Amino acid sequence: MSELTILIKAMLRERRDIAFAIAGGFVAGVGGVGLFSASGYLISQTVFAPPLYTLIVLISIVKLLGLLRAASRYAERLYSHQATFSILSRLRTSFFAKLVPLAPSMLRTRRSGDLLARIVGDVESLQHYFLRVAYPPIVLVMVFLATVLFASAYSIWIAGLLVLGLLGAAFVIPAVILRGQRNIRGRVRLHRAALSTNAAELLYGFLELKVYGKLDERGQQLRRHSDVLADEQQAAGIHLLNGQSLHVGLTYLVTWGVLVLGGYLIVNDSLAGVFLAMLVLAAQTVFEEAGAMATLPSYKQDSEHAASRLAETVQPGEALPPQPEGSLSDDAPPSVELNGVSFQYADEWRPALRDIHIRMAAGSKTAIVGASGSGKTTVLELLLKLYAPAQGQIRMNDKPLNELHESSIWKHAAVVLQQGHFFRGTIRDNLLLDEAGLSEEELQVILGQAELSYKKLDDEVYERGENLSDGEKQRLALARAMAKGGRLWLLDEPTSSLDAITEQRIYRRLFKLAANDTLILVSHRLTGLESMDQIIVMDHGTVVEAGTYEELMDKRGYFYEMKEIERQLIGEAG
Ligand SMILES: Nc1ncnc2c1ncn2[C@@H]1O[C@H](COP(=O)(O)OP(=O)(O)OP(=O)(O)O)[C@@H](O)[C@H]1O
Repeated sequence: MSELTILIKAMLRERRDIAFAIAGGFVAGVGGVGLFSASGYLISQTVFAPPLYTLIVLISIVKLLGLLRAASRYAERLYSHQATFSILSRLRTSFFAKLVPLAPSMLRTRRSGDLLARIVGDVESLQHYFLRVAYPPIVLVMVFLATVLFASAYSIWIAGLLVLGLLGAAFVIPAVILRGQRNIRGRVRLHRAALSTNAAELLYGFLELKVYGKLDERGQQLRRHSDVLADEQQAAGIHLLNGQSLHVGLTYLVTWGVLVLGGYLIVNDSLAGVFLAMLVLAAQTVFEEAGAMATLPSYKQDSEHAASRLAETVQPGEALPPQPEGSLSDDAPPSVELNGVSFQYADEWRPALRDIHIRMAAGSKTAIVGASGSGKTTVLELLLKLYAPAQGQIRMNDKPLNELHESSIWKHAAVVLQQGHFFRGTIRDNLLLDEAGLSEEELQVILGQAELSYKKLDDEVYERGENLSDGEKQRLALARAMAKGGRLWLLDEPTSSLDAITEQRIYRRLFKLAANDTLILVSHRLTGLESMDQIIVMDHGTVVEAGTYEELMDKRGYFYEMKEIERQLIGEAG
């Protein structure tokens, strides 16, 4: 329930607005009861043809109470919503701060459609906790007590009947509603999650599903999920309406009870007849004010469920340790060293890296090659501190990575990931993810260096770069890294979709740009590696060979064989 604790803390920080909202709600409630009681009394008094000034006073009181009720209701709404939005914004910020360090591991293991819908929906449902759960009962009890006190001045029996009615409205009806709703609400949540997951998969996999002829099948599946959800939502709505009807039933029962009891008391001379209409209308109004109690259980359950799911999403077990203060020096390329590093992804049965030893001197150029799945990308991910090694140590500039703040590494790194993300906007928006302060001309030159000179900075980029070819995406990602720059270049197969000639042209410029920087290039292709200071060959999570191009070729080992196979393939293709 840690999110509920955060919510309650956030509520306490808005105590001024909450106090005003409660005061407004109380005055509006009491004003409403007073308004209708005064009207009832006025109607009864007219029967006795009172003097004109009595009627004038009574009518003025009714008018004034009407005004007071409207003004205080406005104040209540204003302050309660002001408090709600502040609470919500505190909640979002606090949740987001907890989520950020978990994002790398979480987004890989959870279904994104479900996760996004859940997080947004859950945070939104927490707003109901204050508006519909926490503060209405306080106002209700205050208004009720005032009404009971008022009624007791005329008849202790009628006051007793109101108390009985209050117990029914505050405890019995919510308990009845809660009993039936547990299962219905659970099913709604389940089907909503299934619908959003399926909708996300259909949208992301639209092309594949179309090409493989599965679009109709998936579409029907989605429609079925949507129908089931609509049915469950209807059942939940009917259940809620039943609860509200029960409350209206109770209102009429108590109002009739007051009427009958009042009649009996009048016959027995225990109550003056002129007060009967006043007490009946007071009873009816106070129960109408209590209508929020019928929907309270549903909101309460929803908010508590949302809170526990949010707490579960950011459970501390998944969190990375707090970031240390150390940072890399600004003006020198870093040396990088991996000493006996092993790593295993969560829930995987075999390690992705085993006992890795690599040393890269400051300013050196290293290529990491090897079969698919051999752990090349994982090495880069560890260097970026997206994960921490299970064993061994990584050092940059002889400082252990776990003493360096992750943002200090990111600040110095120019990174191209295998599947970079592209945002909806323009080429310029996608080039400048940070405020690099480059002029339009400089940006256009960078586009040229990445062989994208035919693109204009204002050209549109669709969501996830849908209107760019794979090669264009890679070149834009390279241009983005060039625009950012850095003393440590981490490039994960940045040119795998490019033809060899374009690749060589871009590499020439890139290596010139990074001439004095440390550069690590993960590559499937083995051409163009002659100038590298070091080539690391990986297989099944281990380093099987390391050395310069000549050393590895002379050795006639794994790299040599890979190179021979590549030569034969190129020869055959030629
Ligand atoms: N997020 C992840 N969760 C679980 N296992 C993963 C994850 N990412 C990679 N792996 C596994 O770790 C191993 C190494 O993966 P990695 O991506 O480092 O290989 P790679 O050499 O870069 O492959 P490729 O050349 O195909 O990109 C693989 O067996 C892969 O299945």
